[in-house]
Amino acid sequence: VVGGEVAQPNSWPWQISLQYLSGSSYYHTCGGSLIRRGWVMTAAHCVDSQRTWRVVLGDHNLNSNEGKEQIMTVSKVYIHNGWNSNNIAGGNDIALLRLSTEASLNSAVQLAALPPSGQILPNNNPCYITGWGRTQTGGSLSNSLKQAWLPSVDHQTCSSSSWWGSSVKTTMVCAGGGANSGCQGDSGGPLNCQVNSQYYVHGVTSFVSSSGCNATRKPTVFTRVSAYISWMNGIIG
Ligand SMILES: CC(C)C[C@H](NC(=O)C(F)(F)F)C(=O)N[C@@H](C)C(=O)Nc1ccc(C(F)(F)F)cc1
Repeated sequence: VVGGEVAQPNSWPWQISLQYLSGSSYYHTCGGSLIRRGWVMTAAHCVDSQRTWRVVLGDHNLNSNEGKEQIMTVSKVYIHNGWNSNNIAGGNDIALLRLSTEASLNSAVQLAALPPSGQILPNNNPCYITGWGRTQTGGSLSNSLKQAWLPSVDHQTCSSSSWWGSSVKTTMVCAGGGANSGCQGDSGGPLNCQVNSQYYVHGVTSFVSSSGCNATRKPTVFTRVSAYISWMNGIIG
């Protein structure tokens, strides 16, 4: 997350850290959202390589044990059939992870609220992006979870020629476009949007400009969760 601030610990209790095993250590690579006690929603581009994954729930500082973490292994990865790793602009950048054990819900670990199928946010809806991703273009990951104010940008604006043009599809949500943005390492994490005084996860962090995370008129682009509710229900049951 570029800009914004360190979040109050566990104030986004559905946010997870997706980590992969390398040698004898695990490394943060992406975010995600806990949507059922045994299921995590993340981005397809995070998991389209063969690795040993684990999910950390209830985390704040990645490098210290604060006692609220729950560490889960992943028993199965479900990547959307329409995902093409050679074409991020094609969309469908969404995946579900089946956890090997069910999470215990408490003040630090809660389920995300998902929007109704098909719901489209108005322009400039209040939203926050959260994640442990780079804090500057080309910078390093954040040790602590960050949040940044990132109001939605409607499709008409986001797909206009001086913005993202045709790289943005209606199955995506845009947010930001100014000094604040997502950045590498935030992938798969939530765009948390306030609707009727409750936060819903409307986006799965997908891409930013290759010329810089917070490039002007290149908002962070998210998979639109409300376009994939029936796909998720079909898998989860
Ligand atoms: C691994 C990538 C597929 C996704 C990666 N995602 C992110 O960094 C994050 F965290 F914002 F989600 C990204 O945007 N990386 C930048 C460096 C990038 O490649 N951006 C990008 C590339 C191509 C296009 C397109 F589709 F327009 F060709 C758009 C953005």
